[in-house]
Amino acid sequence: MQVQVVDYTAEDAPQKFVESLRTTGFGVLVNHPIQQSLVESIYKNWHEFFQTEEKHSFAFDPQKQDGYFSPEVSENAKGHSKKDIKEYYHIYPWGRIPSQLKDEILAYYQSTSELAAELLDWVEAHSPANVSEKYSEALSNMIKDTPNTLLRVLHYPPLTGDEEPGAIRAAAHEDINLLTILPAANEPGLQVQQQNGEWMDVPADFGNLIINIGDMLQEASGGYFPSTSHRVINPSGKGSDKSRISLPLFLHPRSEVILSEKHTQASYLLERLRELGVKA
Ligand SMILES: O=C(O)CCC(=O)C(=O)O
Ligand SMILES: [Fe+2]
Repeated sequence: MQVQVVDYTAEDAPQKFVESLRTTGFGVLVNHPIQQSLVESIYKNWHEFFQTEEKHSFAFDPQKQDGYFSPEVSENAKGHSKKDIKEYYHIYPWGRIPSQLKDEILAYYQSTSELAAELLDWVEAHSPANVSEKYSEALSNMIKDTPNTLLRVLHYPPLTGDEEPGAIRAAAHEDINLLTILPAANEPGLQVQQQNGEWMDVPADFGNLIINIGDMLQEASGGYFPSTSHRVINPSGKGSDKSRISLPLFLHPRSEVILSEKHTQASYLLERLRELGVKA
């Protein structure tokens, strides 16, 4: 099955959306409540920020994981030796945020987190009984008052031709969290891996909202909801001269939330960050 583009206002939206998530790991919403003008303004303002030297004064804190990650420190996808061609900034409401950008990005964080809770209710309502009985609490409750949800502002710089051979903007990976909410970026490149191993473009018309499953929902659902591999490929032709900005919100439960018999949110995250090489 292909990733479905679902009208958020349609009566059967929850069912269609969850079916797409279950079969492909991804679902796409149109007519959703996230303001496109807000997204566009964030893309513009953060693109400008990434052009300044100011970013270096927000260098990431290895313990707290907030702040600016330069291309030199940015993660290797699990199992990959080449660094992705990207820099990014980690926003937490309790973390450091450049003051001129703070109100806008926190408004986005807040409104998207609210939509996320509704989407988790959709997932729960359309989980079969033998799956939902595994959830230690309601999925939307797992993220209530969580300090762990992470908003990442990503900048993939224009290509220079000096990139390490084989390096791409974001190597194939799975997300660690419950669900990821991602407005379509200003440039193409996002692909998802299908069950047959082939890569397919995610429908990313400007204005679409892309949602994908992360490892924590896969863990909590006993594998019913698949965390599928995705990547961002390099542009060719004219697109090579352009920056690409994207804005994934990674929904994380509170630290003590039980995901499975083996893991809480905290134990699971620690295991994955060590694998990524961004935590000792
Ligand atoms: O930039 C994108 O479109 C996707 C980024 C992504 O998959 C990630 O940061 O986990
Ligand atoms: Fe991702």
